[in-house]
Amino acid sequence: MGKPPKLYSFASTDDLVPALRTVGVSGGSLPKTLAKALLAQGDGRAEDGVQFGKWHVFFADERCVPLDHADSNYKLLKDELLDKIPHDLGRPTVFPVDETYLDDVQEMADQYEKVLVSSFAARDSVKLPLFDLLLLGCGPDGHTCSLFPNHPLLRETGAWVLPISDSPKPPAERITLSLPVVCHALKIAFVATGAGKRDIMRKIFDTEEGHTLPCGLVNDGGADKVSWFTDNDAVHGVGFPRRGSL
Ligand SMILES: O=C1O[C@H](COP(=O)(O)O)[C@@H](O)[C@H](O)[C@H]1O
Repeated sequence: MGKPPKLYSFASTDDLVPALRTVGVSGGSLPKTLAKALLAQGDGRAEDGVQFGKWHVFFADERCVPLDHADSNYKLLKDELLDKIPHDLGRPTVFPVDETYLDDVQEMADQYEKVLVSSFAARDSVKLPLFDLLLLGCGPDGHTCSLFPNHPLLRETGAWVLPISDSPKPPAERITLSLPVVCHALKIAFVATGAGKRDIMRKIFDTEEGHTLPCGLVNDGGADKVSWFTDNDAVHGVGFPRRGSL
């Protein structure tokens, strides 16, 4: 096993948000926390130094629903962050999935992989796309992206983007980055907040079983590139050594 992951812990979500500055994103609870990190409270101004116009934003996973559907990770990011970015700060270039393929999850995965190939191949003519940063969530069962515990997709090494038709968390049909693509990123940051994440945090960090969960596999596969940003509610009772600040 390589170097262990770094586990940062802050007093609350509000205390941890200044630590998050750049992207490559999941859905779930993450976009809201990210928006708090990047948009100053109250006056709608962005924090100094955030150059949104330079960002290329891809989705670590997406559900097979229209982009304006309440379950869409794109819609979540749009509502929580993209639509709130002040105009003078530039617009990120965002790469949502192609809605044409909603009826065919394999085709949707293949098309999104083509998007990655055209965006990354020139910059990184190797076998895997190289994300500067992946900002990932952690489900209460230890899933991340749409990679679920004990699912055969965890063993897929060929494709960059994978279809899943039997997600245990609805909706059943989704696409997701593969585990090798996730672990290849330059930096991987998990964001997990709230008491609802406490049990899974203990399992991931303090048990052998945790190493077999998708989040644990990223911890081990991404080694010292992986950091966790949590609040005290999420890590209450976790024995793994924490850092109070960056
Ligand atoms: O279904 C999903 O869940 C995970 C975790 O979400 P959270 O609300 O428990 O933080 C999320 O990271 C993923 O993108 C999403 O599709």
